[in-house]
Amino acid sequence: MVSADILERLSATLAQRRDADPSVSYVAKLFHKGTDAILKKVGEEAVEVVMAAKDGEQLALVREVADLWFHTLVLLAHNGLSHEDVLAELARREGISGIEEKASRKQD
Ligand SMILES: N=c1c2ncn([C@@H]3O[C@H](COP(=O)(O)OP(=O)(O)OP(=O)(O)O)[C@@H](O)[C@H]3O)c2ncn1[C@@H]1O[C@H](COP(=O)(O)O)[C@@H](O)[C@H]1O
Repeated sequence: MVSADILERLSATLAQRRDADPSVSYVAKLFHKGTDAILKKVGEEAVEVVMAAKDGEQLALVREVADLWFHTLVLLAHNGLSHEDVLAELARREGISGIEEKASRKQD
């Protein structure tokens, strides 16, 4: 089984890319282009996930979800956040029932 440590390593790499030369790194180039370019990639990858799911190709679906996860991690890093913030939110939700979750969301 692949370890979730990949998220830790990827997160560290993304942080390093903030100061990297945009000409030699895909991520550094995306950071350099800014928020709109990152959001465009997230939107494109989300659409590709939907198309892969509709096609019923499991390998394609996994690859497109990996692209989507990757680009959302770039988006989080660009906003000073990481996978840890999302995991903390999921853990918070695990501790409350569906009814409480709905009430909590309404208050946000
Ligand atoms: N996990 C990924 C990863 N997943 C997808 N991609 C890139 O995301 C892009 C996906 O976009 P598309 O499928 O639309 O392909 P494309 O047409 O080439 O994309 P565009 O150039 O049009 O944006 C491709 O260029 C992929 O190479 C990734 N690029 C990098 N990583 C990780 O990020 C690390 C740092 O990458 P660099 O910054 O390139 O060193 C790497 O070591 C990897 O671990």
